[in-house]
Amino acid sequence: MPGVSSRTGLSDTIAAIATAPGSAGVGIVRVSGPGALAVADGLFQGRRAPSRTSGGRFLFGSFLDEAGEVLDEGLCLVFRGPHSYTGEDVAEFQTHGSPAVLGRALEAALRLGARPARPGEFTLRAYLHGRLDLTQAEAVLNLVQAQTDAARRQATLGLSGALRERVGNVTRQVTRTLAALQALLDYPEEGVPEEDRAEPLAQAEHDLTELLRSAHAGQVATRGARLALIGRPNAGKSSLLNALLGYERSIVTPLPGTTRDYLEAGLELAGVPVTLVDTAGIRETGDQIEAAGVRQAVALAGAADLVLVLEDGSLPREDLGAEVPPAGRVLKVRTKADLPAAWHDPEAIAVSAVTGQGLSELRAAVEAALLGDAARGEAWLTTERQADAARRALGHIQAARDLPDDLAGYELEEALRALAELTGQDVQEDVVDAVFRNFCVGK
Ligand SMILES: Nc1nc2c(c(=O)[nH]1)N(C=O)[C@@H](CNc1ccc(C(=O)N[C@@H](CCC(=O)O)C(=O)O)cc1)CN2
Ligand SMILES: Nc1nc2c(ncn2[C@@H]2O[C@H](COP(=O)(O)OP(=O)(O)OP(=O)(O)O)[C@@H](O)[C@H]2O)c(=O)[nH]1
Ligand SMILES: [Mg+2]
Repeated sequence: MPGVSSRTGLSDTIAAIATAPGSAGVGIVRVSGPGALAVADGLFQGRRAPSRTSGGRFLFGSFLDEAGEVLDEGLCLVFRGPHSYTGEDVAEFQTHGSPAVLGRALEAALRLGARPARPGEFTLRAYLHGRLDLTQAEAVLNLVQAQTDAARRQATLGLSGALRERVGNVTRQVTRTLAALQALLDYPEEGVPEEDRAEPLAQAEHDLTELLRSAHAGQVATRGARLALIGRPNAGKSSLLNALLGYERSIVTPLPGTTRDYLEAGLELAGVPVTLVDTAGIRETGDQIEAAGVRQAVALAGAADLVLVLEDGSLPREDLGAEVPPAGRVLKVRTKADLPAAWHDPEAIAVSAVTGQGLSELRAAVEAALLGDAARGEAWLTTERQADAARRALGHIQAARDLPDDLAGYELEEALRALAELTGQDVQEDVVDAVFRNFCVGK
């Protein structure tokens, strides 16, 4: 079991509203910890006292405040540790979903001895009780925040333990190599066969490389991507943005320099939440406002996950006159493909905002650039924390490969440490705190 942090002692009973703020059909107050069933007995009155009910049951009855006034009627769910989400005794109160009812029910739970839960504290407890590893806890966070199907799919996979398993396979191979090296040190005359030393290590390196290939896609699928459209004035940036969106979001005129301030619009592409950013046309200008817009355009391109560099296909090509981001983050686009082409470039995708020509090709190219060749259907690395630990593990494995047997062991132990950090088996308290800080209260 991971070390229990002093600030997050497990002897408290915690309570929070688990459902979103605002009115809804049903709302939930959740209580977890050693006193959860006592809180339930004080707050809920039904045919039977919650503390006298076996786990996995629900009761119908009334919620009462300390004066005995009925706050609402609803359900009380009883879970007995370790058979609950957190692994502790849990009571859930399912009320009518009004902020007034939920507020009073929470207040009553606090009066009965619970304290307000911190962000992510229910899931933190599930982790501390070994019911989830850190990759699964991060998947819960991603699942709660998922806005698109790609995000949901990755989070569900992670929650199922699929990522933990991929990491576990690597750990097993490294452990096997380490055991072989140990045997060699203990019985040097026997020697270690290749299949015990080099092969598992090569397999670990291969699996980890494959896993790291998914890191970009995993983060893009989870938190979305920013896509900046840049180019010279009149290149057709605003028109293309509108065409991709399917509505007139950005002003289009025949005058160069129409877009000055940047604007953003969201859409979903291959299940990925994408923010399109329209920018001012890049050119030398004496107009202070426009010049500020141009500087902004260059900065926005620098900060985007992917940049579409648009060039008017009906006019002779001219240099953009600005720093373009590195090739891996750029797609070249030849616009106005409905007009006679003034130039050709096999690398540029030809599109027309007027006829819609080339738009599906462009979408496919964007999808490929964002998700790359990460294996579909597999669990991906979805956070920078995970990617960082995986990178360090790979570095140590690669270092071990090229070292003599007696020195390789140290690197492999470091690799195991990084892998244990990835899954949260061996991790600093501040790293755990950072993961759970991002949760909402009630999760
Ligand atoms: N009302 C409600 N809905 C919810 C949750 C919840 O806590 N409450 N969840 C949470 O946020 C998610 C479900 N996660 C859960 C995971 C495990 C257990 C649980 O009690 N597991 C026990 C018993 C299993 C069984 O009866 O078969 C166990 O694993 O031992 C409950 C919820 C989504 N929906
Ligand atoms: N024929 C044709 N004209 C287009 C196409 N796309 C844009 N245009 C025209 O090109 C002109 C400029 O289009 P915009 O979309 O405003 O260009 P922009 O790059 O946003 O320009 P600035 O905001 O000034 O930087 C307008 O007159 C559009 O109608 C296209 O695909 N085909
Ligand atoms: Mg524009």
